[in-house]
Amino acid sequence: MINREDIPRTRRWVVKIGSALLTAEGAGLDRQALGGWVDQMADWLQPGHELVLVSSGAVAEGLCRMGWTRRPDTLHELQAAAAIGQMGLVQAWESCFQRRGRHTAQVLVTHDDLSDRKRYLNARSTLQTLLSLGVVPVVNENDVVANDELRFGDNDTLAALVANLIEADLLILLTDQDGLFDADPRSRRDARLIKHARVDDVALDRYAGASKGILGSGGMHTKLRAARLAARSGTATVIASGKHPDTLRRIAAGDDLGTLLVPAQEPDAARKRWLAGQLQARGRLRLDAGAVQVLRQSGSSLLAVGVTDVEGRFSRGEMVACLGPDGEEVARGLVNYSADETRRIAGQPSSLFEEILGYVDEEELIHRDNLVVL
Ligand SMILES: Nc1ncnc2c1ncn2[C@@H]1O[C@H](COP(=O)(O)OP(=O)(O)O)[C@@H](O)[C@H]1O
Ligand SMILES: N[C@@H](CCC(=O)OP(=O)(O)O)C(=O)O
Repeated sequence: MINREDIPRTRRWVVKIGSALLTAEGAGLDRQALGGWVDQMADWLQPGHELVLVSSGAVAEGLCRMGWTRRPDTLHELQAAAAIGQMGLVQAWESCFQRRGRHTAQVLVTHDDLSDRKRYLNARSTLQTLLSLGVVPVVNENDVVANDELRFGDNDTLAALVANLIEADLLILLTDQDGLFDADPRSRRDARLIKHARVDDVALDRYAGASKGILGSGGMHTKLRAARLAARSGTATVIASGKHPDTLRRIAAGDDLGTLLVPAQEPDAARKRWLAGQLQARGRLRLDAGAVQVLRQSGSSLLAVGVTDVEGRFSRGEMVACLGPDGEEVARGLVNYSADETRRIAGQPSSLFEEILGYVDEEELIHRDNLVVL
C-alpha cells in the first residue's frame, strides 16, 4: 500500500491511542472522546474489517483515581498506578464498545513475552482468534510486572509489534498533534506538517528529534521508530490527531490527513520480523567498514573476521547489536558464540576457530537467517 487512495481498501488495522490524548491533559480518562473514537472504530468494523486497539492511559488514570497530582518517582508506585488505572481503562473501552454490540478482550504483554519466540507465536494465535471472533482486543503493556530494563516504555513500539504480529495493513497512531512536523510544533509555530514519506527517509529522524510530550512517554521519535518496525510487515502508518471528531472516519475514506509513512521495501519473513522487534541487545559488536558493506549490500552472514571490538556479556543464541565504525547500529542478530569466545575469535578467519577455541560450533558469528539489517 502506497497512497491515500489505497487506504479505503485496507482490512486490518491497529489503532494506538496515546496517553497525551486519552487523559484529557492529565485529568483522567476523557470518556467523551473515548466514546467518539469507539463510534468511529465500530462504524469501520464492517464484515471483513478487523481492528486491534492499543490503549495507553493506565498510569495516568491510576494517578487520577488515587488523587495523586504528580507522577510518583518509584517504579512500584508507578506499577500500582498502572494496575489501578488499567481497571478504569478496560471498563471504559468495554462499556463504549458494548453500546455498539462489540465485545472487547484485555491483552497485557511485556517485552519479555514477545522476545520469547514461543510466547510470541502464542500471542499471535490468540490475537488472530479474537479477531476471527469479531472481538476487539485492547492491548497495553503489562506495566505491573515489566521492570525498567524490560519495558517497551512507550506504546508506539508495542503497537508496531502488534502490527507485525497480525500483519496489519495499517497502523494508526493517534496523538495530540496533527502528525509529524518538520520541528516540534509546540516550540516552533512555523513547523510544517509532513504529509507523506517513505519510512527510510533520513530527514525524518531530524524532524522527530528527541523532545517528548508532557504526558506521553515517547514523543515523535518513538512513532517514527514504530513506523519503521511496522513497515517490516508491509504495514503503512498514519500519525494523526485524535482531537478532531472524525479523524478515523476521514482516514478510512482516504482523506489527506496526518502523516502517512509507507514501507520502503518488501515485507520481511516472519522470523526476521520477530528478530527486528527485539529491543534488548545483550551485547554490542563493533564492525569494520568492509563487514558493514557486506551486511548492507549482500545480506550475508556476519563473520568474526569483520569484528573489531566486543562489548557486554552474552551467551550463545542471545541478541547482539552490530555497530559500524561510526557507532551507528547497522544490524542485530542471534550470536553463535558467547561473549568470551567472540572476544577470542574477533578479527580472525573461521579457519582459525579450531586452533583458538579448540572447537568450531559454526563458521559464521551470526548466520544470515538470524540477522536483520536495520
Ligand atoms: N516533529 C514533531 N512533530 C510533531 N510533534 C512532535 C515533534 N517533535 C516532538 N513532538 C512532540 O511529540 C508529542 C507527541 O508524543 P507523545 O507525547 O509521546 O504522545 P502520545 O502519548 O500520543 O504517544 C507532541 O505533543 C509534540 O510536542
Ligand atoms: N503502558 C502505559 C503507557 C505508556 C505511554 O504513555 O505510552 P505512549 O502513549 O505511547 O506515550 C500506560 O498505560 O500508562
